[in-house]
Amino acid sequence: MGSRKAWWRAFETRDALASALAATVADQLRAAIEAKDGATLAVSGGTTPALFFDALSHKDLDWTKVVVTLVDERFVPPASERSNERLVREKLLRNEARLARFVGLYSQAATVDAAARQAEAGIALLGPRLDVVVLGMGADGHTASFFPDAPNLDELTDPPQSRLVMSVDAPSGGEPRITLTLPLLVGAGLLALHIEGEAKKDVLERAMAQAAPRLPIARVFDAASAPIDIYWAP
Ligand SMILES: O=C(O)[C@H](O)[C@@H](O)[C@H](O)[C@H](O)COP(=O)(O)O
Repeated sequence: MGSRKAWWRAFETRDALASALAATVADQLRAAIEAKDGATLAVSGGTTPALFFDALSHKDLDWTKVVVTLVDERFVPPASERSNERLVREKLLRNEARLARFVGLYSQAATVDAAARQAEAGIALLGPRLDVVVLGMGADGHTASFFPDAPNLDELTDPPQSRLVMSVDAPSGGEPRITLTLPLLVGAGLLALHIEGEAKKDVLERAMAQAAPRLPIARVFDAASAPIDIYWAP
């Protein structure tokens, strides 16, 4: 705990990053399938993952044994342009990866909290540990839906938190959200952080240099027991 170690993997282009990250993730999924006949992968939404999703969707592995889920989701139906489920269905669950099973976080519940509890029941069935988690990061240092202004940020990022999935209603997040909590994310067999551009690199370097983990992304590094793989391209 508290090692704040990382492997920086810097690439000249975003395409090169996408193919390297896809190769690593595919290898990890194959290893999990080999070891226990099934694999789980949690991916982030937003704009960054599209090239990576495309590269991964072409990987040759037994996708029928892979469950794909989300690190976090906006509380909007899958038809919305803002839906991470929509992004994953359109960009990742195609080509070879069309055979994967998808477990989403959104449901048409009356409240975002009820939807989070429903999502938690589905996530709990995936087992105590995810095989692969790929995080993104915003320029404000948020990751997953751990926004700096989330009223429940301390709960979401509490290392002994027993909840696997929680709702978040942060002013900077736009709509309310549903997110996996910190212990589930940092317990993954492979934890990668995918960021692009100089601005995010600066934010991350500053976050990692902080003595106290103020920015949400720094809390992830502090809680991770193994070094996090940072995939970066300009
Ligand atoms: O649904 C989401 O918004 C995310 O999962 C979120 O944590 C994302 O990874 C960052 O906001 C980075 O987003 P961009 O890739 O769009 O910069």
